[in-house]
Amino acid sequence: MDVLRITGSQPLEGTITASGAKNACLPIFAATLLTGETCVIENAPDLSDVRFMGKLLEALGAEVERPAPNTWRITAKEIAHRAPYDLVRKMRASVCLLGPLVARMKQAEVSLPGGCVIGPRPIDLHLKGLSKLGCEVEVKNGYVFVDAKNAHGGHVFLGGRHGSTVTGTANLVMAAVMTPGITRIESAACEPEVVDLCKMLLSMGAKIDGVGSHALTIEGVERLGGTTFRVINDRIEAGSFLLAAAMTESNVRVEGAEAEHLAALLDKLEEAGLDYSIESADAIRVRGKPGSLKPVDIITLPHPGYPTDVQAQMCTLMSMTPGLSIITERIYPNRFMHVPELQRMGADIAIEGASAIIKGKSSPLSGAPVMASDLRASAALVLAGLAATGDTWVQRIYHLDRGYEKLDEKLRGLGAKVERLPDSEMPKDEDTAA
Ligand SMILES: CC(=O)N[C@H]1[C@@H](OP(=O)(O)OP(=O)(O)OC[C@H]2O[C@@H](n3ccc(=O)[nH]c3=O)[C@H](O)[C@@H]2O)O[C@H](CO)[C@@H](O)[C@@H]1O
Ligand SMILES: C=C(OP(=O)(O)O)C(=O)O
Repeated sequence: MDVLRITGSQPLEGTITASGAKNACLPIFAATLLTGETCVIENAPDLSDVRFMGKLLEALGAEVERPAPNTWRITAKEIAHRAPYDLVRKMRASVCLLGPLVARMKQAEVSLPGGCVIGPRPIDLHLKGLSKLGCEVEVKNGYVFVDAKNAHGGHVFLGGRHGSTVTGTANLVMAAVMTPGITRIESAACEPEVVDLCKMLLSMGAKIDGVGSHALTIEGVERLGGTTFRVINDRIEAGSFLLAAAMTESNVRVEGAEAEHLAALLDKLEEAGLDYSIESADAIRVRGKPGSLKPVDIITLPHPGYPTDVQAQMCTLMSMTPGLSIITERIYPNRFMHVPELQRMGADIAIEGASAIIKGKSSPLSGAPVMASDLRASAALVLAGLAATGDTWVQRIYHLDRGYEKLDEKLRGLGAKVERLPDSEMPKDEDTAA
């Protein structure tokens, strides 16, 4: 297994580019099952999750080619309707297969995805939505069985305790685009990744009104055709880069950063006093200055609110910004696995309920061996390492590789000292003992 060694406190400078969005690409890959014609997906990030989704489609019978590292050609002429546990358990987003299988095959057997360290991730809203479309839905032996032969349009309210559901909306839209009749989805998620999926479906011939809003109206069509579609850039990756520049007090241009998709984060960065400018529709420059930031309070919310997927990285920034900051998680109340690791680097953070109470320090964090627990926690630790004094060793970076394309290489392009090494290179306790 590899680890990252980050030698911190190096000034960063230059341009860094966000890749295609994982959370747009995964449901878009699933949507290729809606047609027997070829779909070409461009700007797909080179990530383990995306390669894995490619394998899943292949296991279902699709012909999957990758003519270039970020381009995939998928033709799902004849497919099966069963996605087994062995494959599905490895990636939560494989639940997105449910909608296309219902629409195309009129039946689906998809294993329930496994648990997740960021908290419970039920799919009751996905299943409620399918029932409202006249599907017979049964959960048995760890699988969801859907019989959709009598499916029809319907009226679905997708609001849950924490707002709407992103992959639930994706599933329902994909199920409805080829289900006879009109489907109306209220309280639909409107994350940019959901919008991107809808645009892809429109390009295949789907009829969807209200794209980008919380109310979608879908008229089922008999068939969809192939398409060539470019995935949007990753707003979470871009946001992580903006935060990296802020915490290392560096002058960095982030490309693939669409201000329109980053409004809540940019608003908070402005409130914190960060000097940044929007240089074009997809490029933002940060001009970090020593000691210029003040603490801000954050509450994570569904889009267009502050995204939970950049909460951990903001915790890192606030832990090195003098003053008191409170970060509250409204999407995943237990998503604070990064906190004990940041504490090992010297951060002063207490968890109370769904909030992190952060006493930001004026002295830098200090490098330490730390353990990544999930994707965004890993990113938060890498960023902490960039700003800390000394060496930070981040273990279990397979989490990072799920969602950040070549992060170490990209950061080296800005002058960061980041090396990917076999874990046997990590210093043993006796080497580091004082
Ligand atoms: C692959 C992908 O796109 N992943 C993203 C997606 O996950 P995902 O689509 O799984 O997240 P959801 O939007 O479904 O979940 C939001 C909240 O609703 C709850 N809920 C969800 C579904 C349901 O049927 N019942 C229910 O109660 C969840 O437990 C959570 O508290 O959106 C999350 C919220 O922006 C992001 O953190 C993930 O990165
Ligand atoms: C939680 C995330 O992903 P997933 O839903 O694939 O676990 C994420 O992208 O931060």
